[in-house]
Amino acid sequence: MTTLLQAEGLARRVSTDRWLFRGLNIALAAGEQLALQGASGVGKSTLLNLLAGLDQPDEGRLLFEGKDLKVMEEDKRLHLRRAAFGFVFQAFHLMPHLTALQNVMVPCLIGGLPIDQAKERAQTLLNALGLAAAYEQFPVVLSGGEQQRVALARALVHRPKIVFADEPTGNLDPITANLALELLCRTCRENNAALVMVTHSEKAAERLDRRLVLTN
Ligand SMILES: Nc1ncnc2c1ncn2[C@@H]1O[C@H](COP(=O)(O)OP(=O)(O)OP(=O)(O)O)[C@@H](O)[C@H]1O
Repeated sequence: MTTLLQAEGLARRVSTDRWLFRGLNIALAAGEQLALQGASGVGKSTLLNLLAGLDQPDEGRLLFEGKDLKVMEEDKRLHLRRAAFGFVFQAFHLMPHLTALQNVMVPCLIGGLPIDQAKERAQTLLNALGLAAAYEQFPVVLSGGEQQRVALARALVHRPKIVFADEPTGNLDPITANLALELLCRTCRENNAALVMVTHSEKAAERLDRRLVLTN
């Protein structure tokens, strides 16, 4: 199996004498699904952000398809992140001036997909997530759970090689959470996309291939 994402000796220091983690090695193959678990405040979101290249580690390096993200030119890194990465943040980060449908279409349009294809893909995902009636709604009128599902659709729509998700079902009732998780895992498997998911749910973690439990 080829390694898609490799973290070597990753460390995050939060004060002079406090490290959240240090010397962390992770290798993730294409299509592999990893759950990040551990108590609140242990550093899961911090690690996810480092793995996604959204933040720089205090030590160590991150390779994507064998290339060190840090030494990559900025425009190449940006292009890679847009094309190959999908994100579901805890705070959703939807664009307030765009409708739900437009928000989901954005990654496809940035990637150069024709507008009708982007629309079709976005609609298919929104429908699967029970949001067929919300296409034209702006984020401000959507509930937390609805926004979270729009964010999930946006993370998958451009068929990234890897999806980073921070508690992607945290705001959903058990039935909707199950539906969203099912869609996330299935879509990643269909596209041979890797998945790194922070979760407090044992049931959610059990669906994935591997788990990494952070402790103090
Ligand atoms: N740059 C930083 N400077 C200082 N402290 C930080 C920094 N980044 C993270 N921390 C601290 O590190 C700890 C881990 O935070 P993080 O959000 O990664 O935890 P978590 O495991 O995801 O928690 P939760 O499950 O509650 O979301 C927290 O105490 C946070 O305040």
